[in-house]
Amino acid sequence: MLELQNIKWHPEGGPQVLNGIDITIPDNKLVVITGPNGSGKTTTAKIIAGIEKPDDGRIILDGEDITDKDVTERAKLGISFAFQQPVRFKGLSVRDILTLAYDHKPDEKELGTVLQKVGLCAADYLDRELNSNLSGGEMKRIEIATVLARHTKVTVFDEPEAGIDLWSFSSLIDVFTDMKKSLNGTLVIISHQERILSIADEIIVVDGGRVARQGSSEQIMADLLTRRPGCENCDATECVR
Ligand SMILES: Nc1ncnc2c1ncn2[C@@H]1O[C@H](COP(=O)(O)OP(=O)(O)OP(=O)(O)O)[C@@H](O)[C@H]1O
Repeated sequence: MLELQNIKWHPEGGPQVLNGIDITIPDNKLVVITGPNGSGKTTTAKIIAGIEKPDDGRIILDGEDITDKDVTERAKLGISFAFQQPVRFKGLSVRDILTLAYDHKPDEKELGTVLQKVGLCAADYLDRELNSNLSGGEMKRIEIATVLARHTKVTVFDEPEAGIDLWSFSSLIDVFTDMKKSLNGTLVIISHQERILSIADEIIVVDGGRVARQGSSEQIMADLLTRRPGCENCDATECVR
């Protein structure tokens, strides 16, 4: 279980961005963090991965305080972060990046199976270079394949839908739905997309650097489709926000 307790953060010389984030992320669940633009979702993800250090508050993984651990130490503990725009590594092939992700030398069958899970054919992709010839959707799938190969405890995806066409988006949803069936760790997805929200076990709504709501997908979806975050206690008949 991953807990964020009263996390506060502001950039140097900038305004307060996180104002006391309290989140509990249970094991083996697909958790989606959503909320308005600029509400602090990516910053929260960076705090989980250790890319940013909180000014205040604690991060607890399976009972261990990991607040002071850096990105590398957290990666060793099984926390990984998939960027909004996957990083392209010129000179490395898909085979190289997947092989690096495993904790042993994978055979051809393993490599083929993991690519198949993300809808890519090994014969077409294993020896392709991770350069700009790969589309955004292909890069996203390869990145997800590396996450599957890594078997991490907590994986955070920042807006996996970003830059993806509708067709690829549909198959990405299938990939996440499949991953959910055999979850061996926790998936945290930051997203604005209704279809991703609808496959979540839990949804966390962040607004103004705080958690506005956390609950099951059914509980939160109904509310989100009718009200903006932060409007829960408002009785106005006309919305002015
Ligand atoms: N290093 C930084 N320096 C200055 N401001 C920052 C920095 N990092 C984040 N912010 C600001 O903090 C706020 C929250 O940013 P964040 O990226 O966490 O939002 P978000 O909820 O992920 O938004 P979006 O939905 O648009 O991706 C924004 O106003 C952003 O400009």
